Amino acid sequence: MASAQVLCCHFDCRGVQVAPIVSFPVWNSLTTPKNPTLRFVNSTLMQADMIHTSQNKIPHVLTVAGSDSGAGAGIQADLKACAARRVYCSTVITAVTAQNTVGVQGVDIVPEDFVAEQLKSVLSDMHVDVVKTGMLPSLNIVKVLCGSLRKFPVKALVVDPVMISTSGDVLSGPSVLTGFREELLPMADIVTPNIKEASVLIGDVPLKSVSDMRTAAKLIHDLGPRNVLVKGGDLPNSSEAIDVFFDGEEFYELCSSRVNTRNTHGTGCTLASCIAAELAKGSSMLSAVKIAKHFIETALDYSRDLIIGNGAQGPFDHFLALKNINQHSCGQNRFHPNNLLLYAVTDSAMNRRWGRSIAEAVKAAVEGGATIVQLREKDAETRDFLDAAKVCLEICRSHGVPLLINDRIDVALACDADGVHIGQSDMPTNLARTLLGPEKIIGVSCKTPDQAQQAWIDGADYIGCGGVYPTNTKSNNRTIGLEGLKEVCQTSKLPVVAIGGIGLSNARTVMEIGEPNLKGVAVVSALFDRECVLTETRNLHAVIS
Ligand SMILES: Cc1ncc(COP(=O)(O)OP(=O)(O)O)c(N)n1
Ligand SMILES: Cc1ncsc1CCOP(=O)(O)O
Ligand SMILES: [Mg+2]
Repeated sequence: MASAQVLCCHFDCRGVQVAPIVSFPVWNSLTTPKNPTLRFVNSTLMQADMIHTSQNKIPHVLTVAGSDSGAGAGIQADLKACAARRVYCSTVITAVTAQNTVGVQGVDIVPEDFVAEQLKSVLSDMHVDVVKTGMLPSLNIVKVLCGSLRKFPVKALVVDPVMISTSGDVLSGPSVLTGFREELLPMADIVTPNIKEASVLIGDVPLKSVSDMRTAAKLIHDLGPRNVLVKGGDLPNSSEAIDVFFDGEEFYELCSSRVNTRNTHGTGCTLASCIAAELAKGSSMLSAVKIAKHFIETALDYSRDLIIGNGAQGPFDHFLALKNINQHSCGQNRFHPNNLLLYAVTDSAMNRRWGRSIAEAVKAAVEGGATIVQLREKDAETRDFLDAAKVCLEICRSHGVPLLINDRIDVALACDADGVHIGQSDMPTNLARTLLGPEKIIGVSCKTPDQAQQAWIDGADYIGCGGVYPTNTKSNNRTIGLEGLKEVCQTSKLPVVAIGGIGLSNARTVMEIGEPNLKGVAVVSALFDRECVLTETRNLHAVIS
């Protein structure tokens, strides 16, 4: 691959008296500043321009595309991609498709006058930075769009020349091709054909290799767009997805690993929208393309096992969040008080003493019957803690056991743990809830009924109550005894787990205090300051079950 270079691109549409780039520091250096007031003909709009060039302006992409009822591609993918990339996205709908993971069952084209009306509504009112196009189902719609772009110039035009859906259905006919070639592509800052579309654009010449893709990129560039990205995802016999980027001077081969998944519906729309989003934020073209490719690769990898629909090609998850909902339940079911029964709390010093890693200790605990695990790694470096947490998370998830992080909300967020356990001097519970969102589990240490009441108000899920008995594991920790535990249990609206000095010899006594919301015991040394964690956990489990 050629080495990176600073691109000197002009992101404005061709043949137009272009807008200045007054509010884009990055692009300022890449474009020719012109008088801002030349931009719009009417004075109301000039005023709007003044307002929008303030520092609070939000990067804005307008997508001109078709709706996909299955929401994997089209307008819906564009909206999700822009939201995921933190860019505002407005929409002009060119067609409504009845579509799912099997294919396209129907297409209803929006009359061109109404496409024009939508374009005018958005472009005359909002400050659009970048226009991205998808399905343009008729020549007249292409013409209407080009006319609108001449009237309301934007800083960049990203053209995804959608002609055939991923399921093989034709989304725009041959007349549109003329519109692409003659009007739209000459205005484009980048065009992003896949192999089939590139082949159609250059006159139905089949592309079989990266070398063919380069040739096609050059020929498409000759049609007028400033940059061309020929996407090689569909190239047969390749273990990598190689895209060819051509800026008119240099070729770049952008490689990413081919993700083995059926969930690729909407990758083209998403890629083009991501490019548009990054351009709207001020990226150079090459870095916008690279960021977009990386985003797709990550999202596909994350979504590789999602099951949405019965067809051959499923949508993927732009927000990298759905998998967790599936895997370990959410909402009402995400945490069950019975999870507290045998609560294993790790201690790095103890594991070190016994020569085992955190992951080995956690594996033994869950195999021995621990029903929830907390990583309490007081002296670990953040990076090491995070790495260990990721490994432990996999172990716990494979056993259906929730994994919580002690104290460190940042680590919990970074590894997407199931929740946290926090004390009275850690992050306030209400703030932790805001940071972690409604789905994560939050446990709070409480010694008194007042603290338990406050934890409930602040959105905790359970209470850790102790130390019940004296312990060497936590210094300066007041012991509250069985009486203190009872008092908290009797007033707490949340389930309670007892902690502190609990082990084989006294666990049953604790559980037998007769408080219905005492759901289990949390133990550190009784499991981890022992030679065999597996055996100790099994034995303790037997005592309290
Ligand atoms: C289940 C459970 N209960 C109580 C604690 C103690 O938490 P905290 O008071 O924040 O003290 P540290 O563990 O941070 O020293 C706990 N960790 N787990
Ligand atoms: C973290 C914590 N919080 C209250 S007591 C305690 C330590 C419990 O450790 P052990 O189970 O070894 O007594
Ligand atoms: Mg703490």
